[in-house]
Amino acid sequence: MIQVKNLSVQYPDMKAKALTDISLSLKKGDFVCVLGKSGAGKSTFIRCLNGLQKPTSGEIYFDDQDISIHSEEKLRKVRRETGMIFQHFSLVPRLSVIQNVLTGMFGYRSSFKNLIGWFSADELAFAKQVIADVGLSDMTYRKVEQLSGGQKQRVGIARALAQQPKVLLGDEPVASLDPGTSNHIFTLLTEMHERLDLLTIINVHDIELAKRYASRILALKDGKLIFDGLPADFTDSQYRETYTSNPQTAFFDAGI
Ligand SMILES: Nc1ncnc2c1ncn2[C@@H]1O[C@H](COP(=O)(O)OP(=O)(O)OP(=O)(O)O)[C@@H](O)[C@H]1O
Repeated sequence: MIQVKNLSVQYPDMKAKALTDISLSLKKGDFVCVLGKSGAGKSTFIRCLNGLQKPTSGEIYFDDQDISIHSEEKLRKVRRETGMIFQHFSLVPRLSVIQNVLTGMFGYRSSFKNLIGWFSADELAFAKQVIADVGLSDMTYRKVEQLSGGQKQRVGIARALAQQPKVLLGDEPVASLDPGTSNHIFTLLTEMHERLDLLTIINVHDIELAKRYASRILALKDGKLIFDGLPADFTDSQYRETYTSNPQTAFFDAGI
């Protein structure tokens, strides 16, 4: 479904590459957790997959379409078919749950309908259905600013599902949540992943969550892919390698 070939990203004014020569295939049904310490390149990788970040070199194929060649038409299709959830939710706080969820459908509608905020009965029914799927039916008309962090992330997931995505991407979606709520969110993500037969790719810091929920783990270190395999094969020594600093950068990692 997604093929990444020799992907490298170098930001301007940065000596080292954020990603170096990453090659892999991601297929429908994979529930992938991407591990790596801060600055390892996890967000850059996720952003490349939905076309938010342009590769410096290499190619990314989404359903056999090369999206590293940034044509607006291709990117629109990829973004429509890729739901995204974020650490800080990226919702509109003063709008209601259903208003936020309806924005997930914007990619399928005309700009005029989006501008005037008109939705058909079928669209409203579908939005209510995905809100029910994430367990928030009784909060459908409540303002998002009145919700807890876990509830906000459920709205984030409902908005992503309203897109009817093929791929679900998460950039540290539980980093702001307590351990119990993080587990609930991952349980929900697993249910949606299975029910909708998605490709799910989630950046996460918590190795326990990755081992419990992922079918496949990727580990990045200094922009390089150092592990790609089953959670059971991600050993303590691989964990140490992923999270231990190189002697050259340890100084900075320690905040000195
Ligand atoms: N817009 C940018 N401009 C310049 N450098 C950037 C930019 N975004 C990220 N970087 C650099 O690229 C490297 C990888 O960053 P990235 O955000 O992908 O890492 P990460 O693993 O997601 O980190 P974290 O877990 O802290 O979010 C880091 O060295 C970072 O400083």
